[in-house]
Amino acid sequence: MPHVPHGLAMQLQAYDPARAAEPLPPVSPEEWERRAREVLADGPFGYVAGGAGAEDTMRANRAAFARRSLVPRMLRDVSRRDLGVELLGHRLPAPVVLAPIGVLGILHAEGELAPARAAAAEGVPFVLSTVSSVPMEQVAAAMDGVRAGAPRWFQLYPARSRDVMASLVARAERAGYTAVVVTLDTTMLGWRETDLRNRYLPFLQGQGLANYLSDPAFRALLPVPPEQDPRAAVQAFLGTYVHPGFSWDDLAFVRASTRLPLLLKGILHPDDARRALDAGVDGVIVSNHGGRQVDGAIGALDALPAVVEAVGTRAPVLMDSGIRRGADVLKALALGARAVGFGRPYAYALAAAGEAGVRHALRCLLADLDLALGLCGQASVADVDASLLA
Ligand SMILES: Cc1cc2nc3c(=O)[nH]c(=O)nc-3n(C[C@H](O)[C@H](O)[C@H](O)COP(=O)(O)O)c2cc1C
Ligand SMILES: CCCCCCC(=O)C(=O)O
Repeated sequence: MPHVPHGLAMQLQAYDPARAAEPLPPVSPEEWERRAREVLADGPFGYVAGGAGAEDTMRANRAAFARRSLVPRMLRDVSRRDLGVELLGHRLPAPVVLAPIGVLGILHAEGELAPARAAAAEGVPFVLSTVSSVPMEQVAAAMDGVRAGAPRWFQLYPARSRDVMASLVARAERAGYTAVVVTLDTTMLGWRETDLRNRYLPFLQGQGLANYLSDPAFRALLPVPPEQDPRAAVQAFLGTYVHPGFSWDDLAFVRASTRLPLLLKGILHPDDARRALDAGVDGVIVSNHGGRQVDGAIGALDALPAVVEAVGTRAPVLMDSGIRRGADVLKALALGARAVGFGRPYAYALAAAGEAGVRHALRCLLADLDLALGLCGQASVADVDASLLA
């Protein structure tokens, strides 16, 4: 298992006088966002940065972290620290995954290949979106090039065509993805005012369709190959992607279509979490999609405790939406999350500095987490619980 960067080592690197002439890459998510703003056109930048409606839920995500405080404990030996966690039968170097972010080709020429390689180098799972710019097999091969069997999960968007869903999942299994994450909160696109104002939706230009266009079951739905009629392919994609009818019955179909662990992303209500477990899923991800879907929805961290209570010891609960720094990860763990999804900050780092940027942003998060853990008097993330919170 790769060694997680020690917080102190990252600090010494930054403070090293011998490297004073080298430009220091951003060390905060806000700096990455500013850099991304400088290099991206309004459309792609707004697509990443924007949320639904008045963006109240985006703010609620951060407010939920700000409302909670850590209470550090002293005089405990924290000279050896362990960020590792057990998740779905695997030991991970840290309680962090790169959250699925679609259509990364709008941010960087390498698209998903760059963050996938960065994640592989750190041993952190990369969750590949259904709507990626690069087919899943190429992403898997790029990860294996860095580290054979580097951890990767496939995120599945519900589709009206069960054949397409089954085919995507079967391809993911063959390409070595070790879990399937079904995202439930985006069966239609939320009301995203920034994108509407910018008249920007990359899928309409055919971006983000690599998995679909390379899929035999999807291609079978088309009257002519997408190479001959790309616009018809986009229409067919929208026709199958938008699926407000997706139900527990459809989920049972997905469950039956794979032996891989299945996680449901977008759970906010404890009753949905209970039902998910009854339906045979292996984990839930508390998320409001970074405030991009239902404006006015509960902040993800606020939703976490009730879901954790409902799930109990039956399965791991993960969360995303608002994770920016090490202390955020600790707060989520203290409220019962097993791991968290890191989202927008890595997308900004990708736009500004490609693979190296994503890797650095990830290492900064882990270094910050390592220091926050130790300074709170905890030697292991596995021991973090609610007693760490005020
Ligand atoms: C530009 C963008 C695209 C996203 N695409 C997907 C996607 O394809 N599938 C998915 O499940 N979630 C997607 N998400 C949601 C993320 O997985 C995650 O829930 C969200 O980014 C968390 O919020 P945060 O980044 O503000 O922390 C996307 C988020 C952003 C910002
Ligand atoms: C019409 C396809 C929409 C995919 C949505 C990608 C995503 O999750 C997001 O933008 O958020």
